Amino acid sequence: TTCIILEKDIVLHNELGNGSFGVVKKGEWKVSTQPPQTIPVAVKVLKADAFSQPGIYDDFRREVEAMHSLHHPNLIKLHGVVFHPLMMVCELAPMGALLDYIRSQNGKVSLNFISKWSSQVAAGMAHLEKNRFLHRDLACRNILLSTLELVKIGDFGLMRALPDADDCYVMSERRRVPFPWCAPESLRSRQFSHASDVWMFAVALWEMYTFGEEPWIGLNGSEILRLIVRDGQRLSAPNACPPDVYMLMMQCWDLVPKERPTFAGIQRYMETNK
Ligand SMILES: Nc1nccn2c1c(-c1ccc(Oc3ccccc3)cc1)nc2[C@H]1C[C@H](O)C1
Repeated sequence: TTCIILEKDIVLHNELGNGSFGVVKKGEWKVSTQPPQTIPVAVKVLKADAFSQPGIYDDFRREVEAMHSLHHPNLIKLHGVVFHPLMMVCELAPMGALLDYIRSQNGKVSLNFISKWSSQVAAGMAHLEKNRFLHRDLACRNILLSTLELVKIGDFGLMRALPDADDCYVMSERRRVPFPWCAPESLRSRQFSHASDVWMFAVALWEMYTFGEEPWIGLNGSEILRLIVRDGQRLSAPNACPPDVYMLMMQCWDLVPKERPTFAGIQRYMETNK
């Protein structure tokens, strides 16, 4: 079961950034082992308004149990939760969000790194897929850098754990909704699946190969949906993107969810095309 951590065992330090659903701070966790040891952690302090509706705690606890049971080198480890205030105590990724790193390099990111990061994200997502766990919000902002050689996916399942008040977070304006990353079926009828995670994965790849551009910049959800569904448009091939990677992206952006590759298939493809 999930480790319930006492507030007294967490020391909070500087802010690391604004993640989804709350602010993230660097912290230290005094683990009550013998002898007691202190480990560096990242603490996501969840916004109270996410817990407005009744029964949210039970849903949250169930989701956190599931998150806690997922272990993979390319997934941020959830150590436990503190209740009141609600905080998720997680593995620290010292180099922060991949998107911030890529943007800070002004287009000078080696394609070898991008290819390595892509296959690590595919491996982490294949682990979620194998465990029948949906991410629902995969994007470069939710991929974290432990080292330049190792990326980890964060926030998996959080969208489900903390649905918006009207539980269709995709349509709610209150939170920055990930329209440009969403599969059409998620935008249209809030359907989420491994196939919609695969769609989002390809958008995250597009972000990496454009060195951090915003997908469908300036367009709102309905304009994006029309371009994709009515006009058959897709994000254009980034200049730095190898042709076979763009072909993979286009397969992940198939309008028909079951025509898209699985993460198991994507991982195999990336292993062989290293
Ligand atoms: N773990 C981290 N290390 C360093 C910087 N970080 C981390 C997280 C972060 C992401 C997710 C999270 O909560 C989870 C993790 C796994 C599954 C569900 C929720 C906690 C911290 N967020 C950040 C920074 C990058 C973003 O701007 C705020």
